Amino acid sequence: MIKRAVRYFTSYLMPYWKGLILAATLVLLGTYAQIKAPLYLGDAISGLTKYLTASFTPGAHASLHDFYQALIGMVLFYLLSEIGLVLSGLIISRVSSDSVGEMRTGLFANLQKKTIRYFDSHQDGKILSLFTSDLDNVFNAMNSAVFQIFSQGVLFLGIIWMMLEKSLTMALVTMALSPVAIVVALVIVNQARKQIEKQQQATGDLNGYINEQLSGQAVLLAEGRQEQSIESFRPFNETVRQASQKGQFYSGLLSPLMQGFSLLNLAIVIFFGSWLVLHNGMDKAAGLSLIVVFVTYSQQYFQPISQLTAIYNPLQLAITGANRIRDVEEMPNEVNAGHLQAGPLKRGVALRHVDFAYQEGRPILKDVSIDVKKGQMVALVGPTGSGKTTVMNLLNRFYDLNSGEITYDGTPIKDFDLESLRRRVGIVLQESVIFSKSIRENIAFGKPEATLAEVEDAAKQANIHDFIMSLPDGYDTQVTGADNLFSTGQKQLLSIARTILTNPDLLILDEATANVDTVTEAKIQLAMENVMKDRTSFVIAHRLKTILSADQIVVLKDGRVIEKGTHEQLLSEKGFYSELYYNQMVFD
Ligand SMILES: Nc1ncnc2c1ncn2[C@@H]1O[C@H](COP(=O)(O)OP(=O)(O)OP(=O)(O)O)[C@@H](O)[C@H]1O
Repeated sequence: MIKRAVRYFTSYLMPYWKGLILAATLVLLGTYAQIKAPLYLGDAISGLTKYLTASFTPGAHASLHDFYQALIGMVLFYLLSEIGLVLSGLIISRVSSDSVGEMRTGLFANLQKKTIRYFDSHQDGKILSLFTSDLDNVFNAMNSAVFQIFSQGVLFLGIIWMMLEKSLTMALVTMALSPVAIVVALVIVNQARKQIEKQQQATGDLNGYINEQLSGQAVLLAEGRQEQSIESFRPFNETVRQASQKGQFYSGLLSPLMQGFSLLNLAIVIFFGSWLVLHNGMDKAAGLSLIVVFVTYSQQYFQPISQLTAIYNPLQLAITGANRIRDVEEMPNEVNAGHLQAGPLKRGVALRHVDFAYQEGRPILKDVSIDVKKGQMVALVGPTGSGKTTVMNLLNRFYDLNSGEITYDGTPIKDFDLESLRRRVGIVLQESVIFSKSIRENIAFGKPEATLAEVEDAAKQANIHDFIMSLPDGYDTQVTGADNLFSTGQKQLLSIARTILTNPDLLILDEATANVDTVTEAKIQLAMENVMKDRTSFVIAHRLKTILSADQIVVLKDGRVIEKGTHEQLLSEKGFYSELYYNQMVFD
């Protein structure tokens, strides 16, 4: 899991290797300066002690030269360390925001290649959270955690090296407490991680609940269930609150505890340092300098321990995030193995003995055969769940068949290049999709190069031109997701205009069942007649008028074609269709 995440990170970081090497060099320089500076502090103290001793010794020459020199050295080294660390931080934040930007584009581009099956089986919220929480976690880790591991790791090793160089005994004294501190830090971090996991789980459940309630707001209002909705919200929220409180408690504990260890260590270092100086008969200046140097190191020494343990959790989140993104990227893309270019339809489209299941073991379409000749209209009718939409999904190759074949002018559709096939097929869905663009761009969505005259002509055929012209900005009116500029019926008209403009050879139309006023209904009827004129079409028909005008009616039930023929033929067969017709039942 870690390897996989590391491979993901490195693939995006590799292009920035120059910047990363520069940042690493600056970190090394800065850290070197940071661990070298205390030695100058020690020299300054030694210089000052010598000066003070000489001042009180008659006849001795007292000079502050060494003191000033060491002080300047110390300031310069601290300054150098700051410059190195600030500059490397700048480079790292640039590299991480650039590479996470590329990860975002990579993920989005990858999603565009996924199959409809993927989108059907993953909630929108989950997909969106890849871009928000997962990529955010990756960014945080790249921006701080990875940088911290390197810089704090170097600092930690550097301090140990410097201490060992200076005095082995004092180095061991300074490090004596660290095993305890590390164990305590790991226990706390582990507890915090458990709480963070609980918090994430609880937040996911809470978001799911909010999502469901908001999307069902109309039903909630209609049934007067707002109070119950708020009541059910509370336990979800309470779980999030408790988990985040505990998580914060444990995360917040780390820093003060490490501070405590650092102070305790300070006392130990001063105590043993003084003991060493007093019992070893060390020179006063050298002894004081040694104590001051180790006091500084003992304080610096706990910083990497607390920082390195604190980044464990963000790092863990980033690894999980990177793996989730990789899971998506490694899922099968839409297969486009066909190389034939689909030309204008000449003869017709046919489904032959088609079997299909969305999930293994649960067949949806069974031995479905339908023939439609060029220019004909087939009306698919049948009870809800009988598989009408599924036939539509297969015609456009949203899914591949389990067995049988669908042919376009006699050639199996899987042999065509997908894009060329889909250019020949137009779809009008029941639920029309309107994008946050101008009306003109919305209509020209499938043919962006269309002229305004072409767009207007399509809108006229779809009976929506007059409405568009009644808007202050006409075709330039911007549609945003938030406003309800169009009614359901008008949205479908706009979607019909969009399809008319692309002039598809094969039309798949899911007739809207939404209740619209009679005027809009008549407009939709007329628009549908216009879009179907001289075109080969499959219509999931709900209105009797549409069914009556079909060249062929195909009745689906439980995924099988049970009847096929014209209205008159089916009535004379006195089967399922005629039963429905005479009982005046609706075909949906
Ligand atoms: N993406 C999917 N994944 C799994 N099963 C699905 C999927 N889409 C549809 N189904 C199942 O396939 C069956 C047929 O559904 P389909 O939407 O084709 O019926 P339909 O005749 O169009 O119904 P309706 O008139 O209600 O739209 C249903 O049992 C449905 O649950």
